[in-house]
Amino acid sequence: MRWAQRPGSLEGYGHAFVTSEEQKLDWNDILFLKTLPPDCRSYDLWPDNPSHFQRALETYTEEMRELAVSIVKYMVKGMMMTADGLEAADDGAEEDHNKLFCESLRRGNYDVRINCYPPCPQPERVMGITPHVDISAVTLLVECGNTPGLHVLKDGRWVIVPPVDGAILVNLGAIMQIFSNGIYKAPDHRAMVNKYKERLSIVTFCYPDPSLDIGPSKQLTGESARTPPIYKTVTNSDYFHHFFNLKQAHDPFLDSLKI
Ligand SMILES: O=C(O)CCC(=O)C(=O)O
Ligand SMILES: [Fe+2]
Repeated sequence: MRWAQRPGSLEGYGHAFVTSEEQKLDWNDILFLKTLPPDCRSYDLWPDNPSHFQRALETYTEEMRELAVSIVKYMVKGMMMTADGLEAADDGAEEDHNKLFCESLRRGNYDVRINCYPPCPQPERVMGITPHVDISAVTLLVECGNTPGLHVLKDGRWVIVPPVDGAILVNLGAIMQIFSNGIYKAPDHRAMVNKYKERLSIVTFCYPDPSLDIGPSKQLTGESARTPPIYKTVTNSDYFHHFFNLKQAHDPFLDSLKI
């Protein structure tokens, strides 16, 4: 197929994280495309049928970017309010790392993953997506239709997240957990499949610009703040290198970035 993933790349139509012929695959067909900044697009992998798909996806991610930036701005405010009790440095002594973070999200990388979970005759024997933590800063998820499938791990139990018509679900990724020095949590989540109904979700992963190092906010943890950083600061490429060298996108990843 023209839009199929090519060897060594996650982009295009196919399956996520196929590493061996023996592995059990998730019950999920995906179309994964890099959408922002525009120069990272591989248009040869973007379907041109229907004819307005490409234009629609461009507009869609631009609007998702606006949303992500405004949500993160409020989250950063909330984080500083929570941190006040923790004696954050908001006296200008530290560079305005929070502002840098939000600006960098505006110039950041946005990937769209369209998940199609076909009906499965034995849904209890498969996973739509195996449990994982997103490695983005935030993830914006749109569910098409009212078939439930998303589960979030809460207090050690899987909780169904019921679809809400017209809603955009905001999920936090590991970068937000690291940047907030653990104030915000990136939840484990998974997708289950249905015996009779197909399910479709459109997921936008939002990342800061790769020039920004990934680490806790300096306003929370810098010299004039009293809260020590609990995560290391690493370059963007080390962050991804680290992730792709793990077996699974799960808790050990965040733990391994702890100081
Ligand atoms: O389809 C869903 O509800 C979850 C999708 C998801 O977690 C992902 O694509 O990372
Ligand atoms: Fe996810």
